[in-house]
Order: sequence, then C-alpha cells, then structure tokens
Amino acid sequence: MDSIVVTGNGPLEGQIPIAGAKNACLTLMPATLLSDEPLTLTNAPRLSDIKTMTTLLQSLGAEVVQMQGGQVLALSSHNLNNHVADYDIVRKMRASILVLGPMLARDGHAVVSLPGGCAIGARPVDLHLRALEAMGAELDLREGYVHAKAPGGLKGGMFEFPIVSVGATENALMAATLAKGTTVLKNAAREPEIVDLAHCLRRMGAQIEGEGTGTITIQGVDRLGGATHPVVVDRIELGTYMLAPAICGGEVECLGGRRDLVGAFCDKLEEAGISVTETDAGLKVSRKNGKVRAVDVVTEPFPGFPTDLQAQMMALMCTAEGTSVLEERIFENRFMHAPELMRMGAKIDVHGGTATVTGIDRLKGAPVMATDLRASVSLILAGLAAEGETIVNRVYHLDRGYERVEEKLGNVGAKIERISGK
Ligand SMILES: CC(=O)N[C@H]1[C@@H](OP(=O)(O)OP(=O)(O)OC[C@H]2O[C@@H](n3ccc(=O)[nH]c3=O)[C@H](O)[C@@H]2O)O[C@H](CO)[C@@H](O)[C@@H]1O
Ligand SMILES: C=C(OP(=O)(O)O)C(=O)O
Repeated sequence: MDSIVVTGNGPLEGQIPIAGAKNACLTLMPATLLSDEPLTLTNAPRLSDIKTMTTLLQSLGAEVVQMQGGQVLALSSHNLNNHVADYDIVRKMRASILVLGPMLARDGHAVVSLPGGCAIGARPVDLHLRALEAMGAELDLREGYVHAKAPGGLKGGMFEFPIVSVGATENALMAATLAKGTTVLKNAAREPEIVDLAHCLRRMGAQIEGEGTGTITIQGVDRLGGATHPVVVDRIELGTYMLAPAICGGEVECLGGRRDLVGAFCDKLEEAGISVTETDAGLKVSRKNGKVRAVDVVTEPFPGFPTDLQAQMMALMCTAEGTSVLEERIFENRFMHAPELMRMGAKIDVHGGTATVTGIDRLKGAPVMATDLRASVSLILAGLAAEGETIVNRVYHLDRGYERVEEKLGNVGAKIERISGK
C-alpha cells in the first residue's frame, strides 16, 4: 500500500486547479441509467471512486468510455442487460446505491446489494427506500439485497425526509423524473451536487423545480434523452486546498473556486483570521502574518459547514490560538483523525460528537494511519505545517477523492512525495 511522506516546508505560494466534484460525478453517472441515449460528462475528476462507479455501471451493461485522460466520460445505457448490482462492487462504495432509483424508474425492476456501514458511521439507506416506496415501489430485503419492483411503473408521490439526506434526495429525484405524475420531495437536501444533478436531468428533458431549496417538485415525463453536462467544481477539494495556506502560511489561489459553494466554510476561515478573496479565476486565500484564531464549528447540511471539511478544519485548529469546539452532527463516528493528530502532538479531547481542540505552537511529524478519505487529507495538511517528517500510511482512501494530490501541493511549494507500497 502506498504512503505519503510530507515534510514541513514553510509558506505556500501559487495556484491549485480544482477538479470536478467526486460527489456530483457519482450521482451524475447513474443518471445514464434513466435514458437509452448518450450522456456525456465533462470536467470529471480522475479518482478511484469514479472507476468503481464505472465498473458498477459496466456490470449492468452500460457503456462508459473515458476520454481526454478521464476528464470526459461518455456513458450510454441503451444495452442494459443486467439489473443486479453485486455486493462485491457495491460494498466498495456507498454511492453505488444510487443505481437503484434510476434502474427501477426506467425498467420497473432492480436488485441492489445493501452497501453496509463504513468507518464514519452506520449509514443506513432506509430513507432511499422509503422515498421510493412513496412512489409505489415494492421492496423486499433478502440476503443482503434490496429487491425492488414497480410493475406498472413508479407513480408520483409526496415524501418528506425526516432528516436531510443527500443520497436519498438524489435517488428519489432521479426516480421521480420518470414516475407518472407529480412528485414532491420535502426537506430535500440543498447541496450543490443536488443542484448540479437537477441541471443535468433537466438537460436530459426532466421537469424539475425547486432544486437548491428544501422542496423539489418533479413532473414525471415518459422518457429522457441524451445530454452533455459539465460536473460542478468540487467544493470539498476546494475547501481542503484553501486550508493549505491557512495552515502553512502564504497565499494560494484555488482556480475554479466559488464562494457560493463554500460560504459557511469561508466565514469560519475569516473568523479565524484568514483572508479569502474572490478573483476572476477563483478564490485566493492568504495568511501573511499573525496566528490563526480558534473558532468553533458545527457540521450541518448545506448551506451549513460541511462534515466533509471537519477533519481538515481540525488540522488547522491544532495550532490555532485558543480552544475550539468542533461538533459533528452528521455522522456518529467521524473523529478517527483525532487520535492520529494526537500522535503528532495535538491536544484534542473527544466526547461523543464533540471534539475540543487546544491549540499548540507546532505539531511534530510522526507516522500516522489514514482511516477514511477526509481523515487522510487532514493528516497531510497537518504534516505540511509540522516539524520534521510525517508518514501517512494507507492512503488508498485518499485516492478515492483527491487526484494528483502530491502534484497539486508540490506545485505550490509543499514537500510531499508518494512512496509506492510493495
Ligand atoms: C457520495 C456522496 O455524495 N457522499 C456524501 C453524501 O453521503 P450520503 O448521501 O451517504 O449522506 P447523507 O446525507 O445521506 O447522510 C446524512 C445522515 O443521514 C443518515 N441517513 C442517510 C440515509 C438514510 O437512508 N438513512 C439515514 O439515516 C446518515 O447515516 C447520516 O447520518 O453526503 C454526506 C453528507 O453531506 C457527505 O459526507 C458524503 O461525502
Ligand atoms: C464520506 C465521503 O464519501 P462517501 O459518501 O462516498 O463515503 C466523502 O466524500 O467525504
């Protein structure tokens, strides 16, 4: 298994291009299952999760062709010949459950393995299933698989999500585009990835209103056509790289960055004393002098502070002036980076969903273990500002969500290299 070695090397200067969003691309790709005409996605990120979704779609009979080094994905589902999403693929990535709604809506049947829990929490899919049931789906859970049927096709319905779920909103939204009649999704997720999905579905001929608000209304249509759609910028990759100069000092412009994608996060950076400026090309972040101030963070659904940036923000707080309280409200077990940061000298106290971080002057490099995607990158960020060498082991998690991380950080002056495992 590969490791990443990072050595503290002073302030960072330069530009980092931000890729298309993993979490948008992972929901846009299954949208191909709604149509027998081609769907072309541009600005796709080159990540192992995208390969996993490619393998899953191909296992169903869809065609997925990578062009321009993987930045363009040409998808087609005109030859769908298998409606069973196998456990061996689904278990690798939770977003695999997103094939359920589209397959069921188009062909009236689908069998999809339950994805199971993961390091950050139990992550059930009950809301995906309940939303589909509200559209008339008949579901049966057997031997770890969801067996779904809608013999006469899905029918429009009303579903109010008891808690906000990004994935369940995506599954229901896709399914509703081909249901007969009107579907209303209440307390829907408002994440930019949902808005991007709605834009793509509309290009394919879907009738959708209200994306980006808590109520999405979908008027079902008989069929969807093809489309070409650019994947929205990755707000989590953006936030991660904005934190690099915040932690190390210096000035970095994140190309393609947009404040509307990371508003609550920018507010927290500014509260901590970091400057964020909108430029023609993106967002420029600088920390020219002075200490970072400790700030409190509560993770919430969009437009709140994203859970996917909590670990990276904790890395910043480790050397801030004062004490910060980070409250994780989305996932029940998302502080696995804390003990690893403590190996680097951080002072962190975790109680349930709350972590209290007391800032120290400087972290010290250490061998650490990456436990999940965002934990991995938080350790890299911490290592960039630490004294000496930090070896981040088990970085396969990192490759799920960050393309060419060594190159992107190396180009702005970071001392970072990948060591290939045996
Ligand atoms: C591929 C993708 O887009 N992943 C993102 C997506 O995950 P994902 O779509 O899995 O996250 P959800 O928004 O669904 O999860 C929010 C909360 O709802 C719970 N829940 C969810 C579904 C369900 O059927 N029942 C249920 O109880 C979850 O366990 C969690 O506690 O949104 C999360 C929250 O912003 C992000 O951290 C993930 O990076
Ligand atoms: C939790 C994440 O992804 P996933 O939902 O695919 O596990 C993430 O992107 O931080």
